[in-house]
This record gives sequence, structure tokens and C-alpha cells, in this order.
Amino acid sequence: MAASLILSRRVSYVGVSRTLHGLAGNMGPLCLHLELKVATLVDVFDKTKQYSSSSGATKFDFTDLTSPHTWYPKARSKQRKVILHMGPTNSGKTHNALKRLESSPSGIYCGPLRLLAWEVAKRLNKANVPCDLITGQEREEIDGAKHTAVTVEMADVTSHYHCAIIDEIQMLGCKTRGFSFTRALLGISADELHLCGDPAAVPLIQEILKVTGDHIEVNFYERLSPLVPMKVPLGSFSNIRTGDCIVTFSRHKIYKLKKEIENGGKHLCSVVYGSLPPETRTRQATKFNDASSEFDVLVASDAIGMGLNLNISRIIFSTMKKFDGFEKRELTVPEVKQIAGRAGRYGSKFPVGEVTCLHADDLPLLHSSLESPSPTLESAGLFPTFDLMYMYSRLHPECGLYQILAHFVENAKLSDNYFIANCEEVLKVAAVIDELPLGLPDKYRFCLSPVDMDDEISSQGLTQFAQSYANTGIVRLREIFTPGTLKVPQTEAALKELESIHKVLDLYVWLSFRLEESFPDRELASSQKSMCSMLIEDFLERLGWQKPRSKRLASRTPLTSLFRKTRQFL
Ligand SMILES: Nc1ncnc2c1ncn2[C@@H]1O[C@H](COP(=O)(O)OP(=O)(O)OP(=O)(O)O)[C@@H](O)[C@H]1O
Ligand SMILES: [Mg+2]
Repeated sequence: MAASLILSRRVSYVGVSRTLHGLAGNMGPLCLHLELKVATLVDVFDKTKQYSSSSGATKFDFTDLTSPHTWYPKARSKQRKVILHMGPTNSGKTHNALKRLESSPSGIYCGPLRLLAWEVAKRLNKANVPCDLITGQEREEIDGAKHTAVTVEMADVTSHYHCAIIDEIQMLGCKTRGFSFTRALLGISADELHLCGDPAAVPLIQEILKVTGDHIEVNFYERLSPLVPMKVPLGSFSNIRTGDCIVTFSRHKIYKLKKEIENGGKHLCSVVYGSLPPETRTRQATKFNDASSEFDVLVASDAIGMGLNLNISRIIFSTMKKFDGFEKRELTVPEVKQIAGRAGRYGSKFPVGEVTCLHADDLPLLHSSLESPSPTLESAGLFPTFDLMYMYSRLHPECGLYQILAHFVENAKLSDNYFIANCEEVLKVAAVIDELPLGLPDKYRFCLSPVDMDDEISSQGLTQFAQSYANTGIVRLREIFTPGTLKVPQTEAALKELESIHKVLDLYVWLSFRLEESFPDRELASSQKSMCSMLIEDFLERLGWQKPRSKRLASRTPLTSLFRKTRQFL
């Protein structure tokens, strides 16, 4: 497997500030728009420079982030009607907001995940409302579309819409990605802005919007179908039944549980976890949902908490603790509710959901969490815009991006409603990228790419892409990747490697959308990404107990034909 990805140098980064640790692990697929063109920035800079250089004049403090609502003049030019749809999971919040979007002349849906953006684009197009899809790694344009479904980082704050939706708005409190939700909340220019999410976010949103002059309406929702917490634990895997979803928080445990359940000889398990390619997650979910498929049980991590429509009858927590990147801790109330709420989806074949734990000692925490309200959100994430960093860099040309970012993080002035985003992942990339002869916009772009620097293969991939780009201005995929060498993984370690290769290819596609001429092999990267997910899925089907070959084959497309199909794109 390693032969397929030729990564020459190891990544090393030092001096990442320990004070920047946050709760969430990954920065995720970020993409801030560079809202002002560089030429405009220079104009702005020249106007502001006089403040910072002349002795008696007031100094312009670039780290003053106390009025972020003023960063978005288009949104401030009108009074928006902001409609909050607040309630527990499965209460019809998104559905109602989407109804409004569908009937509006133009609009945008902003979701936290690619899977949600895909689902919304599909739903609108099916309803004969042409809808584009734009995520960090996809651009699907439909003729005549006036609607767009995006991942929140891609929200356009320079256009005007009749209707806009920000889904899972409570994520504005997320340590790493929250700032993208804040940006969308403050920056989207729309007549109507619909916000869907947890009621815990209501007071903070009201507080934030006090200064924007927007009109706010709050609608509270009730769950559409009952969710019943069980008094008895599952106890043994022999009690597993069709429609169950077992939740655990490590990849290794997911495979262990899948094997254990399948070895019982009664059920086959689909799996869903964060580092699986999103298209694989969707296909695993589809198999589980399909009543005629043999995959009738799901083993999943909290990646099922958002974004997938699943026919789950019962959620079973195998543990109430998870490792969050820093420590092993108990699940929080919102986490328990979000995951448990997946059982008994309204309109699915299991209209009543049940929830329990594998072990009896975990039941008290499950019950108390389900009965408690989520703690009220206190503040929203914020991140300095590129414009501010660029202007600061003009005054301090000796500073690399790492130093600029660290300066902003340490010195940012914020009002009580905001916290500065956890930039640890960004700083790790900055430390590597600062070594290369690149301008600030390029460095910033690489820093916001969806790279997992804790994954060795991914971080090496990013380093190599950036080095080639800095040295030659053009990055051919074949320099680091040999097509045709991917194989079905035989071990869990090989599977993990294939997932990482998928991430590197995904990163190439992401870069190709921002630096089109320098990353010309998008098609090859995309076809190899598809190949990775097919091989991963093949591994998943082979794992564990196997039904007689003839029956299994009937429900599967032979891998060889998939290979042939993919090769057509090479
Ligand atoms: N009025 C309705 N008519 C038909 N189906 C509905 C209606 N309201 C909701 N649904 C369906 O019920 C399911 C749950 O609705 P929805 O996704 O809007 O819930 P939600 O409150 O946004 O949940 P979550 O917090 O999990 O995102 C969806 O499959 C949706 O299509
Ligand atoms: Mg929803």
C-alpha cells in the first residue's frame, strides 16, 4: 500500500503553543473566503497605515475584534428577519426551514457537514428547485440554479439571498469550527435567515444580534416521535436485534464490536465513523437503511450524531466515555442527546426510538443526561479575517504566518459574546509552511486546508504539496501517487492507511479548487478517491462472519467491474 503514496520527507513542527488546546480535536474542512482582493487590501492598508505610524495619531489596533458585525457591510445594509427553529433532535426544525427555502426565489443552505449539503441539494433538485452544491471539495452547478447548498465554511457573504438557512447553529460554540458559524450568522445577507438547532443557543444568538438591528423570531419545536430510555441494559450481544445501533468511540472498538456481533451468526453490521470517506459513510448508512440488505445492525461512533438519515430502532451506548483528543471523559449532555436522538426517526420504519447502554452501571448517566437541558451557550467562536492579518503583516514583514496567528490569538480583544477559535491545527500547518518561499495568501490557504496534521500520511502529503507548489508552481499528483497500486486492505492497519491516502487525495482536490492551474490533476485525484472508498467498502464486507458466498455475491457489485469502471477516468 505504501508504494502507492510516495512521501519523501517527514513533517516536523515545533513550538505549537500549548495554551491553545481546545476540546475538539480537528479543525475540519475550513475555507474562509478571502473577502477583499489583495489589491483592495493594499488600498485599505495605505489608508490605515497613517494611524499606526504617525506619532500623535490614534493607532489602528488590528487585534481589536470587539465589533465583528461591522466586517460584513452587505448584511448590515438591511434589516434581516432572523427566524430561529429550536428544539430537540427529530423535531422537524430543518424540514420546516427547508420548506421555506424551497418556496423562495433564491437561497442558500449552510450545513456543518458535506453529507448534509449533499442531502439538501438532492432534496431541492428532486423538488424541481435547481440547486448547486458547493463544498470544499465539490462544485456541482445546475443550469439556472438560484439556490445553493454549501458547507458552512463556503457560505458566501458577498451575495444577497431571499432566504438562507444555517443548520446546527449551536455549533457556533465549537472551539475549532465555531467561527465559521459566527461568520455565517453575522455575514450572510438575506431577507430571511433561518437558524436551526439546540435551544441552548437562543440567548447567545439574541445577545449577538442586538447590535445588528435584525428582527428576531423564535419558534420552539417538540420531538415528532417518542424516544424511550430503557430501564434495562442490553447485557449481552445475543440480545442484539435488527435496527440496533451500537455506539462506541474508537475505530478499533468499532471493528471489534462488528466482529463480535457478526460472529454470533445472526447479523451483519454496517459501520460509520469519522475517518471513513463521507461517500463510504453514506453507502454504509444506505445499506443499513435498506430493509432488503443483510446489513441490519449499525456499529458507529458519534459521527452518526449529525447528517445521516438512519432507520435506527434502538441506540445502545457501549460506553459513556470518550477520548476527546486530550483526555478520556464522560459524554456531555448535548452529546448524549444528539446521539440518542438518532433512534426512532419520524417517518422511518421505527417511529418509536429506544435508548439504552450495554452495561447497567452506565444507565444512571444516560437517564440523567436525557432529562437535563443542554447548558446554555456562553460565547461564539471568532477568528481574525485574512484582511486583518494581511494588514498586520504589512507592518511586521519580519513575521511569518505562525507568529502573526499566535500574536492574534494571544492579543485579540473580544467582547463577552465571543472566544477566539482554537488554532492549534492551523498553527501546526503554519509552522511547516513558514519554511517555504510563499506569500501570505498562499500560506493562509494551505493553513485552512482540511488536513489532519496528527495523521502522519496526511501531514506528509500536505508538506509535499506545499513544497512542490513553492518550488515549481505546479503539483502533479503522479509525483507522490502511483495510480493502479491501491489494493483491498487485508488488515486494520492497512485500512487506516487507505483512509489516510483518501484524505491526501481529498486535500489535492480541495487545493485544485483554489489553485486550479497549479493542481491540474483533479480528475485523477477524484477517481482515485472513489477507488479508495470502494476498496474500503470491500474490506468492510469481507470482515467478520460471512454468509454463503452465492447469497453475498447477489447483493454486491463485483470489485473487478468497479476497478474497470474507475479506470475509465484515468
Ligand atoms: N411536516 C413533516 N412532514 C413530513 N416529514 C417531516 C415533517 N417534519 C419532519 N419530517 C421528517 O422528519 C425527519 C426529522 O425532521 P428534521 O430533519 O427536520 O428534524 P430536526 O429537528 O432537524 O432533527 P435534527 O436535530 O436531528 O437535525 C426528517 O426525515 C423529515 O423529513
Ligand atoms: Mg436538522
